[in-house]
Amino acid sequence: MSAATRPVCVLVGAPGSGKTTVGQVLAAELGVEFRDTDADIERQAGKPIPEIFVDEGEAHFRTLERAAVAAALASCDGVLALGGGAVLAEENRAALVGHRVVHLSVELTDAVKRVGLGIGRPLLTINPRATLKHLMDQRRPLYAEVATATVMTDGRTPEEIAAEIIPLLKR
Ligand SMILES: Nc1ncnc2c1ncn2[C@@H]1O[C@H](COP(=O)(O)OP(=O)(O)O)[C@@H](O)[C@H]1O
Ligand SMILES: O=C(O)C1=C[C@@H](OP(=O)(O)O)[C@@H](O)[C@H](O)C1
Ligand SMILES: [Mg+2]
Repeated sequence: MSAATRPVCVLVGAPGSGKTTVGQVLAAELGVEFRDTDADIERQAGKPIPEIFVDEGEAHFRTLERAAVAAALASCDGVLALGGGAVLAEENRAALVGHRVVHLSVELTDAVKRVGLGIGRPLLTINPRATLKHLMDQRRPLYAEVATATVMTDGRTPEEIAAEIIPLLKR
């Protein structure tokens, strides 16, 4: 039997922290697979996340997300980006224990600039700035709880951020 597969790194953080973008850069630099639980969910559901929220609601999305997180942690041996709200579920936080989890931190100003009008992010389509502030205040302790390292992203390029993460993976 082969040894259990583990991601080299799991990325968590607020919407707009750059998990998907930095994750792709990091995976390319390392020459490993990139996985994103949001993409896994969309592929399995056969529709984009905003449609899942409209058709089945957030609770159903969170159920799909818990299954996607468990499956990805068990099968990804590259860089794994989670959705920004994955840490809300105690089940997901427990599943992250023992993994190398990098929190991409971002302040409100940069996060707002990056998510723009919130297109593609159903939670942010109404008043993105206020909603993002609320989400970030609620989730900050949860990102800190699961993270084994935190990397600041404000005012930095995805390449600079990936370059800071790589040496952390050798420890
Ligand atoms: N460090 C960065 N600097 C500037 N823009 C960024 C940075 N990281 C990501 N972005 C941009 O911000 C938006 C959100 O990035 P994304 O990777 O989807 O974030 P997340 O997956 O954390 O929600 C994208 O348009 C992306 O190009
Ligand atoms: O913060 C959230 O609750 C969500 C973040 C999104 O992912 P990103 O953090 O990659 O934008 C996506 O999972 C969904 O729209 C819900
Ligand atoms: Mg993303």
